Amino acid sequence: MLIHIPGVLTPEELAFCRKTLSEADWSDGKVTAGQQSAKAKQNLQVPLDHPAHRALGDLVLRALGRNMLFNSAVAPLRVVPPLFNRYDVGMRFDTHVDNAIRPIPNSGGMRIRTDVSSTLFLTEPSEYDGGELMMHDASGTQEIKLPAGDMIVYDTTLLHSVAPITKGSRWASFFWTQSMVRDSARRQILFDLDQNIIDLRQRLADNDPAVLNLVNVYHNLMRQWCEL
Ligand SMILES: O=C(O)CCC(=O)C(=O)O
Ligand SMILES: [Fe+2]
Repeated sequence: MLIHIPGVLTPEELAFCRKTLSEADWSDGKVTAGQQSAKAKQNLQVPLDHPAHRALGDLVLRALGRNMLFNSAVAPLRVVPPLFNRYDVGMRFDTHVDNAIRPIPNSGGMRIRTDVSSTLFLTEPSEYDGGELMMHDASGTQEIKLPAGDMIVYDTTLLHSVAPITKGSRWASFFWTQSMVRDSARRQILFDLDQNIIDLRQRLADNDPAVLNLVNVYHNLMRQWCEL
């Protein structure tokens, strides 16, 4: 699963994020990395106790809540509070694994299983050179660089990296989600079915028997596959 979700943030939200981040403190990104990824990671992050972390994190969570494509593709159960990172010239994140289990800060010990990773781009591709998010699998490497306000979601099972920045600065929000549907193939089937039902509802009608039956199939599959 590798899905591009355009326009997650409105232009006003994006401008607010950028202004707040331009005034924020930044610290070494290694603080939230696992043992292997700490060695590969060279970037900056807004510290977890900085007011901007909470305010912007809530803004991103609200944007996710209203995003039909995110909800259809990811079937989220829990999202860790979004983090904010920045790569200046020379910074990078070499190929690494994201930890399978992550604590939710200030939650009294709650943890999530990381099924889906997301990067929400906050700077335009024209503002930096390098900085592609690279997905590595047996078929090769895929490079991703999206407009500001757009997001990529991908299975956390994938090895990935961020190419070194050679000009400018790349800002993003990134976070992990535990899905109600652990299995990536099942998530993809539900997503495909949901997207086609949305298409059919527009071409037929909500109470067309074929539409009703497919909506029923969708919910019956959810009953079979969702863990809450
Ligand atoms: O900056 C990104 O797009 C990805 C960050 C990342 O892979 C991580 O923090 O584990
Ligand atoms: Fe990562």
